[in-house]
Amino acid sequence: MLKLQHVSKHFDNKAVLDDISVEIGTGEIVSLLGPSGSGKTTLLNMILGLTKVDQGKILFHDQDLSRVPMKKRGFNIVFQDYALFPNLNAYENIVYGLRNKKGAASPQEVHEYIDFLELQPHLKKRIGELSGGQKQRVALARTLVTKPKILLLDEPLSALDGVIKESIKQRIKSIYGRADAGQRHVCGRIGHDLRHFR
Ligand SMILES: Nc1ncnc2c1ncn2[C@@H]1O[C@H](COP(=O)(O)OP(=O)(O)OP(=O)(O)O)[C@@H](O)[C@H]1O
Repeated sequence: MLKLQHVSKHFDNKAVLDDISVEIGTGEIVSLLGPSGSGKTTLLNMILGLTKVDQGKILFHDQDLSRVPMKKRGFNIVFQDYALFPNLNAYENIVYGLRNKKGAASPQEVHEYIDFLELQPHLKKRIGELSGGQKQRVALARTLVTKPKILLLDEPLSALDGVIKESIKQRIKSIYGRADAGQRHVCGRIGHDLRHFR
């Protein structure tokens, strides 16, 4: 269970998020809706641990996360701008986060994700040689293989077209959208692509 209790955030003395409270249960898939600039990315970054909470609390299974650094939270995100490493090829990007990481995907599972995301033909390409949709799938693979306890998605499917978009949604739902999902959760921000998630 993830709980946000009266969470607020200011940038330059301007309130971006004001007194947000929400509870997200195990296996629940939640979409954040709001106009551009309303603080959706900021909220995801606060859950991830990248951005500090000014007021209020974020709790995961009743543990206050305020003193838990990002690396120890066990959550992961697909960033809106992918944040891939341009000096590494697609495969190196995908497995980058696996070094010394307990509970992450096995080599066989990594290859299942690569196949499912149709990335096999692109593994040796540098990031600059990939299309927008290919980059987005690499970013998804890189995050999914770490098997995060909470999967945060910041407009993760916006560069993808119909068939693959649908199959990725179904796959994410099958991993994360169940009460027995091994205490995994997903929080997505909606953009154009998660509105049919539920
Ligand atoms: N590090 C920062 N420093 C100052 N202001 C920031 C910072 N990060 C975000 N903001 C501001 O906070 C507000 C919310 O930004 P955020 O990116 O969370 O919105 P969003 O809802 O995700 O927007 P979009 O849908 O356009 O991606 C914006 O006005 C933005 O300029």
